Parts: sequence; structure tokens; C-alpha cells
Amino acid sequence: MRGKLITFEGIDGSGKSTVVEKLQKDPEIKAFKPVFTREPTRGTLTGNAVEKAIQSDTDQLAELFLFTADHAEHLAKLIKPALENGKIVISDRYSDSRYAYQGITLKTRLENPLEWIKDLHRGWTVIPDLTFLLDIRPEISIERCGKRGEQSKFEKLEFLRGVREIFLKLAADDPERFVIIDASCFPEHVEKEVAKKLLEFLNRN
Ligand SMILES: Nc1ncnc2c1ncn2[C@@H]1O[C@H](COP(=O)(O)OP(=O)(O)OP(=O)(O)O)[C@@H](O)[C@H]1O
Ligand SMILES: Cc1cn([C@H]2C[C@H](O)[C@@H](COP(=O)(O)O)O2)c(=O)[nH]c1=O
Repeated sequence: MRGKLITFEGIDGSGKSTVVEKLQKDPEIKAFKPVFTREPTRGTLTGNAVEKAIQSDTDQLAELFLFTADHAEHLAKLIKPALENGKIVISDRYSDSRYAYQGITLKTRLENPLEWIKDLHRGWTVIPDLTFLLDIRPEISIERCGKRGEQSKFEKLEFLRGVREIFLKLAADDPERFVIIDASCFPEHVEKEVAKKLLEFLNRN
């Protein structure tokens, strides 16, 4: 039987990595032996290229293709083989990040970037079975990022407002797949909520 693909999405600083780290230690989740992964991938040729691109003034269209190449590599080398082996795969960011972030970076370059980027993925990507959207106001997430001490070029208020809007639209268009989590709560609350919903999903599938 094919495995299940679960993804975490949200704007910078929404708390995805914090939650995913906690899930990795949760005994009830560990019992399902999930494979944890992320996009951009780490330590790969394509992931390294993306890392360099987002730390520099790379052309936005070139950046989209780099992220998409990394996704293709991620699918071929990890996601598809794991799913074919019946595994549960949990990815910190996935294609919805491309739809939301590049949907904004390319808004002055393409007429309808969201649909264009979705079309680019059609026919070869794997659609997640469940997606947690950690939803938060960018005012709060940017403050969190500041405390973390890193600053990515995407951590700008207006930009993240647009990204959040697209994430919420994607969730509204596909309510069966998306679970929206209020990520502005205390970490313990967010983790409890996610673990509860995730276990419900894993136990019924
Ligand atoms: N619920 C929370 N309340 C307050 N602070 C939080 C919460 N969750 C995470 N943080 C803190 O906010 C910062 C960003 O969290 P984290 O790195 O998990 O976000 P992220 O969504 O993975 O970010 P990015 O996508 O930019 O890598 C970290 O310093 C983390 O400790
Ligand atoms: C997958 C993906 C990511 N991004 C952006 C989102 C972040 O600002 C950075 C790196 O992600 P991280 O979780 O903070 O390490 O890249 C993007 O613009 N498009 C994508 O497809």
C-alpha cells in the first residue's frame, strides 16, 4: 500500500521547525516510524543551489526553477521511494511554499503566477494527503525571526502578508487536505493541537 505524505506550511517564523522537532520525539508519532524531511533539501546539489540563491539577488524566475528542481530531486530520491515502501513522510515545507512565495515574487512578471506555478507542477508532483498550515500574522512571526537572529530576504512585512494570503486561499480551495492551526499560541498548545490532528489522521488511514 502507498504511504502517506504530510506537509507543514506557513510563513517564515510561523513555528514549523519547532513543531516538527517535537513530533520527532513524540513516542505516539514515532510508533508510525515516519520519515522526516524538508524543502529546500539539505546537503544536496539542488538544495545547496537554492540556499545560495536565497542568500543573493537571484532573478525570481531562476529562483522558482531552482526550488522546482530541488522538488523534483526530493521526489525522485526520497519522497516517491518512501511512499512506494508504504512509509509516512513528513515534510517541513513542500510545493505550497512555492505557490505562495513565488506566487508573490513573480506577481509583476507573470499574469497569474499562482496558476502558472501550479501548472508547472502538474503531472509529476505528488499532492500531499494532509497539510498543516501554521497560520500567524507576519507582525508576530517577524518578531520571532528577529529573536532567532537570522534574516532571510523573504522576512519582510508586506511580502509575508501576501504569502500568508495565498496560503489561506490554498487552504480555502482545498479544505479536505488542509488543517489550519493558530500558530500564535504557546508552543505547547500548537504542538498538542498538531499531534492530536496528526494522530487522528494516522489512526484512520
Ligand atoms: N508558538 C511559539 N511561540 C513563540 N515562539 C515560537 C513559537 N514557535 C516557535 N517559536 C520561536 O520562533 C522562532 C521561529 O520558529 P521556527 O524556526 O520553528 O519557525 P519556522 O516556521 O520553521 O521558520 P522558517 O520557515 O523561517 O525556518 C524560533 O526562535 C522559535 O523558538
Ligand atoms: C520550499 C520553498 C521555500 N521558500 C522560502 C521560504 C523561506 O523563506 C526560505 C527557506 O525555507 P526555510 O524553511 O526558512 O529554511 O525559502 C520559497 O520561497 N519557495 C519554496 O518553494
